[in-house]
Formats: sequence, C-alpha cells, structure tokens
Amino acid sequence: MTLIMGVLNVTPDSFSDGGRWASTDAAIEHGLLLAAQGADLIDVGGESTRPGATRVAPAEEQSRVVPVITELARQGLRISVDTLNGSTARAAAAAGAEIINDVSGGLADPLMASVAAETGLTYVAMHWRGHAQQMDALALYDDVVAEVHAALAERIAVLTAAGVARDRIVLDPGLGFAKLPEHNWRVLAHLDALADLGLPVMVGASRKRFLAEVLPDGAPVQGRDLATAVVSVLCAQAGAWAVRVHDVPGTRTALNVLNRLGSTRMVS
Ligand SMILES: Nc1nc2ncc(COP(=O)(O)O)nc2c(=O)[nH]1
Repeated sequence: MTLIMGVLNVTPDSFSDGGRWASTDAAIEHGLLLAAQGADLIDVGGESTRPGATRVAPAEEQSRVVPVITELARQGLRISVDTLNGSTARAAAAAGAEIINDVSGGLADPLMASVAAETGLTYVAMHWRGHAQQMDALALYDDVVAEVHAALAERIAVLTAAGVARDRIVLDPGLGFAKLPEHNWRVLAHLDALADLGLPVMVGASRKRFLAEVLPDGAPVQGRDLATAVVSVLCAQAGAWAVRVHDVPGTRTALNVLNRLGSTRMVS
C-alpha cells in the first residue's frame, strides 16, 4: 500500500502553507491532526525549498524542527525530517525521526551521506539541480525522464559508496525542482522508468505549480488538492512507496477507494 506522507512545514515562507504552523505548539498540533486524518508519515521541514526561497541557517532550522519532531515521535508518530543539512538530519535522528528526506539527494551538504550512513535511517534521495535561487534556470533537458534516471542512479552510487545501505534509499523524481510544467507531467507519466533502479519511489506533487494547468485560471493553491489526490492514485497504481501531500484527507479517501477496488474487480 502506498504510504501517505503528510507535509508539516514549520516555516514562515513555504509556498502553500508558510507561516500557518511556524510555532512549535501549532506545528505539533497540526502534526497530530495529519496523523489523525490518516497520514502514515509526517514530514517535518524547517526550511522552505520553494523557488526563490532564501536559505535558513542549520541552527535556526533545528530550532524549528527538533522540538516538533521530539514531541511527535514521543507520541508514536513516524517522522521524516525534510532537510538539506547533515547536522539537522543528525539532530532529527536523535529526536526520533526515522526518515531523512533530502531534496538535494546529498548534493547540498557533503556531510549528509555520512550522517545517513551513520544513523541508518531511511534516506529519501530526490532529483535536484540546485538551490531555490537557481533551480528555475536549470530546467533544461533533452530527455527529462532519462536525465532524472541517470542523476538518481549516480546518487545511489555515491551514497552507497559513502556507506549508505542500498536498501535504506528511497528515490524521488523531484517534481517542481528545476523542472518546467511539461517536465513534471512527463516524469509523472513515466514513473515506471525508475523501476529498473530497484528502489522504492516517492512522489511530491502536492499543490505544485504545474497542477494549475488542469484548473481554472486563478484557482487558489488549495484548489489543487483534488488534482493532487488524483495524482496520488495514479502514483499508487504505478507502485509508489509514498506520496507527500498537504491535504491528507483528500488523498486518504482517494487511496481508500483504490485499495477497496483492489480487493475486487471493477469489471469481470
Ligand atoms: N521528497 C520530497 N520532498 C519535498 N520537500 C519539499 C517540497 C516542496 O514542497 P512544499 O514547499 O510544499 O513542502 N517538495 C518535495 C518533494 O517533491 N519530494
């Protein structure tokens, strides 16, 4: 069954929910709500990675996420930490996180691979071409599916050479990161192209800009939740390990339909 990773951005400036849960208490409350709504995992992030976002010092990032991770893990929730920084990943592991979700796949911080190896946590390696300030200029591909595949294959080689156990790695094609809308749709349409790498794949399409294409002009960001739920079902049908979403109830219901249907056949 495809897992639901609920997004908990403890940041003032994330693109779709920035500032709503910037305080520790509000973030903890929202994390508990996401779990009650059916999230299997809670992805706690302290630095926005949206295009154009400014970098956050690791100490500031840790001050945002560690108290939240500590309390949510204490209450038995399964936590991933969304960070580019090895020092934050190490602190999050000590606080009870079981997954490191690194949008840079280890490229942003040379320390990260050794932290992933030392902690033994599950490590999500996402396809990435540079920080928020540069990524839009790097959205140039001859064949985005082939190039994402090659880049992730290289990350696997580098990470395993650094001691990360292969069976701890999860891949992610990085929708919205150094990719134009057409690139995102093409990657989604060919998730199976990553199958030969033999690792679980997770997808983060939730509320991203490319989904606006299927909505009326000017639809609000939250209006992308239905499209996100549809994408979640398609990713689940493609065998995704997890989908990372803001609107947990919508995707929970959509995956419940798929799972129920999976136990019977729609047409004989
Ligand atoms: N593994 C993974 N992590 C991510 N973290 C943040 C964002 C940016 O979205 P947000 O600002 O809504 O958190 N997208 C991803 C993603 O696509 N995959």
